[in-house]
Amino acid sequence: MWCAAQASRLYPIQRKEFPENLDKVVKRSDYPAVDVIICTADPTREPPMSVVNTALSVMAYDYPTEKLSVYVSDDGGSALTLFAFMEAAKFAAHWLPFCRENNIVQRNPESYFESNYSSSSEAVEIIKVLLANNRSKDVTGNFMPNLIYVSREKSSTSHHHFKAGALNVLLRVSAVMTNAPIILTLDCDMYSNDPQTLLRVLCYYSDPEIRSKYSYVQFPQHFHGINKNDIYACQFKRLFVIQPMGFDGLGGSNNVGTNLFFSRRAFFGSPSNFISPEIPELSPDHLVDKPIQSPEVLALAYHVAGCNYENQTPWGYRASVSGECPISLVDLLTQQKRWAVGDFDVAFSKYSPMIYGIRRLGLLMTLLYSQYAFWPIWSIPITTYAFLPQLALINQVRVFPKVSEPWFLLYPFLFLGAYWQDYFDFVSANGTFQMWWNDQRIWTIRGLTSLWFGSLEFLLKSLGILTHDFSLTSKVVDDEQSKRYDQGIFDFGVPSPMFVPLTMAALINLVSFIMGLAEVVKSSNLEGLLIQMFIAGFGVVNCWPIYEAMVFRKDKGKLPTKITLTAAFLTWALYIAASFIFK
Ligand SMILES: O=c1ccn([C@@H]2O[C@H](COP(=O)(O)OP(=O)(O)O[C@H]3O[C@H](CO)[C@@H](O)[C@H](O)[C@H]3O)[C@@H](O)[C@H]2O)c(=O)[nH]1
Ligand SMILES: [Mn+2]
Repeated sequence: MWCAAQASRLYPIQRKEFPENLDKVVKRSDYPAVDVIICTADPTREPPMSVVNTALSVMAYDYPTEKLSVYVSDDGGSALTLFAFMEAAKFAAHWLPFCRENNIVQRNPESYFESNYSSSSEAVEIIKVLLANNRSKDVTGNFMPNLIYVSREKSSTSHHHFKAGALNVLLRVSAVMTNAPIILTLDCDMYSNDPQTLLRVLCYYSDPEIRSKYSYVQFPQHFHGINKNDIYACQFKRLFVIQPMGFDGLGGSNNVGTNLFFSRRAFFGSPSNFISPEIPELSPDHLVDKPIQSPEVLALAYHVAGCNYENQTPWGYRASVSGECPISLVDLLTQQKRWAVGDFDVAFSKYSPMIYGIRRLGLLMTLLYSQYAFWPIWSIPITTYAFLPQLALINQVRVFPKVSEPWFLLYPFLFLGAYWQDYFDFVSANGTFQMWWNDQRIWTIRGLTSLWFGSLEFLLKSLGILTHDFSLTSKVVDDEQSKRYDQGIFDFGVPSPMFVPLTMAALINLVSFIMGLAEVVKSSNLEGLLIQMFIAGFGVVNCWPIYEAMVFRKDKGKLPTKITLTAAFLTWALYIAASFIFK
């Protein structure tokens, strides 16, 4: 895995756009149209207010409004979400000119909706045009972007493929309604933070050197509300900042699931090989010459959105690798468990980088993609290092060279080399020491928890024992929880089975360190067990928040007693088993 990652160091590229120069290459009237696709799935875990915010933030882009269309996919088919959007459409008429005139970048319209909210339970329409840019004007008389709400038809007989399915439906619906050559995909927890974003994207699309080579422009995921030292390592500096530059130099960025500007043409094969869609209206060259609310256009949109449409067509499942910002440990681990499953889905599919990728992308790019696809195998070395040297130490069995042996030097060299390099990368990407420390801790936690559970889930799913499930990352904030997060305190709270191996590792490291120390004092045999003592000690320092959560804390986020007891019992069993093996 380490070797594979080194491919990202060979040709890093850092890019910068100059939107102020755009006028020199493309006239404003020639700007391409843009279709924005936003997905939401559940109004209780993803408050409609925040989805509305996402939509409003992109509708206010500094871009000709007649070229902008926003499509919202609601997998929850929720009357509440639809209602929020109907209100948002009215609100936008006031809000968009307000932003334009006052140069506002972001505004939270929450209070506006609070006073207007009433719940309704009527059946939700599947496709609803809320704003049409040839018809709807804002309060200053300017036309507004298109705003289209789509709730997918679900069927018990065909699989709806979660977010990937939603994206596919919106891709087709947008094709028959507006067919913009550029498509932005956004998760409902993302907001536009810069009204100039589209102009920046145009810089890439107007650059003749890049235009034909790349199928998408990936903007990194940035999160607001991360606590001071980023205890859950949610910035994913390696994934979103450091490695993408390396990817770029080798031929293109990794798709991180959201904030992607696609060229629609890219969905139809390589520049030299055009794959025709099953109906001509889905073709990227198809010109939509009727207004979006016309009966013909709507009828076709309904047709391509239907849940049976995909049968007997090549529309399939697409998986992606990427990140978001949860504020409790269980949310974090669940999210990363889902990624682990998704990674193995790719690694062991016919699109595996090892088989499919290597023929098309070359060795270096294959290596880079592989370390993502095979991400869950990190669990093997991490778990080994969390238990094996410690169990051996307890039994006074030496597994590393003595200080006096020449091979001893290899270990401090590897440890310091790897950690120093990692630290250096991290601070070069504007990280602090504490952030880095938390990042490496989360790396080990992940290796003991999500990656195992994800691998297991993948296995059970492959054997047909389990069906796939997309557990949404919660976007609802619990006050107490967010207070703990702000204070940088780990939030356990729920008795998740994923906490068991983690707690076991914490216990084994502590026990072995204490027993090792006792042995050293008794027989002054530090020479042989030094490396093991160091690893256990390092483990103990890393596990500090777990001991606190186990013993000292009384708040709701402490480690549930049930988990502590289960882990203690299993640790004891492991201890007994190990003493048989090592004796
Ligand atoms: O059946 C579903 C399930 C999810 N979603 C949407 O998918 C998006 C991502 O879901 P979220 O719960 O926010 O997942 P995160 O873990 O926060 O997202 C990260 O991980 C995902 C892959 O697991 C990527 O797709 C995302 O882009 C990436 O930010 C959200 O907009 C959801 O509304 C659907 O539309 N339909
Ligand atoms: Mn998310």
